[in-house]
Amino acid sequence: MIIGLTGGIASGKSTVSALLVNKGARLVDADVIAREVMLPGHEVLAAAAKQFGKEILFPDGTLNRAKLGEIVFQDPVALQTLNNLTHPAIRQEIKDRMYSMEQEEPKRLIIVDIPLLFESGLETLFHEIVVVYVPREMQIARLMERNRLSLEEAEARLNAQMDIEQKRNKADYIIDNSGDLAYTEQQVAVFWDRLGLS
Ligand SMILES: CC(C)(COP(=O)(O)OP(=O)(O)OC[C@H]1O[C@@H](n2cnc3c(N)ncnc32)[C@H](O)[C@@H]1O)[C@@H](O)C(=O)NCCC(=O)NCCS
Ligand SMILES: Nc1ncnc2c1ncn2[C@@H]1O[C@H](COP(=O)(O)OP(=O)(O)OP(=O)(O)O)[C@@H](O)[C@H]1O
Repeated sequence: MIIGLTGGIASGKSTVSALLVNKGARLVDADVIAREVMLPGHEVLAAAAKQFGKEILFPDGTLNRAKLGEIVFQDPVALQTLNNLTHPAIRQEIKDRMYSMEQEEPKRLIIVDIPLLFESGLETLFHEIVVVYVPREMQIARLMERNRLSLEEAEARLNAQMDIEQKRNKADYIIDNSGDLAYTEQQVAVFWDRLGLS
């Protein structure tokens, strides 16, 4: 069974993934893969530097994430250009990893954490899609605190994604992460039981 896990930025996908991994699931994390393709030596980083200029790199050749984030999250055209460079490689790597995990351990639950699952039209890869939900205001508050962003910067990042209410409507299953961690843990336990994995 392969489950797609998504939600909005800072809605708690990593928090829920970690709880599922604790219960015994295996995880493919699109954010980790997205970081790997932006490491020095990777052709995707080279293409991004060619497109956006050397200013997105530190002198040692590593990506200045804050700089690139500043450029793309306030310019939809630049964001689309970046997506066109990064997404094919990220998508391919996600598929390779989830299918090889499935071959290795066909009975174990595989969770694929993808922030942009709906935006990228990846629904058909999964048996079921779980959305980790919090209301928009809470998303903004948690994002501002975690990434030390201004309200304006946080809103720009949210606006680069599909609205969380729309994602909630598309979900097969919803985990509400707007309460405390214990409340989320309780829901993860119910979800796990429902899959018959206990
Ligand atoms: C622009 C970059 C350098 C900003 O890095 P930064 O460290 O500030 O953010 P980080 O990578 O941790 O992403 C945090 C969250 O931002 C959101 N986000 C990231 N990229 C995008 C995007 N292209 N479109 C919409 N939301 C995005 C996601 O919810 C993600 O979980 C980085 O996000 C990047 O390389 N993005 C392109 C690759 C990509 O699309 N990744 C997204 C998921 S696969
Ligand atoms: N139930 C909760 N109560 C309070 N804070 C929480 C809760 N769940 C998550 N957080 C905090 O909110 C922030 C966002 O959570 P998390 O990193 O899991 O979100 P995410 O969806 O994986 O984010 P991203 O889209 O950026 O990858 C973190 O700082 C986390 O510690």
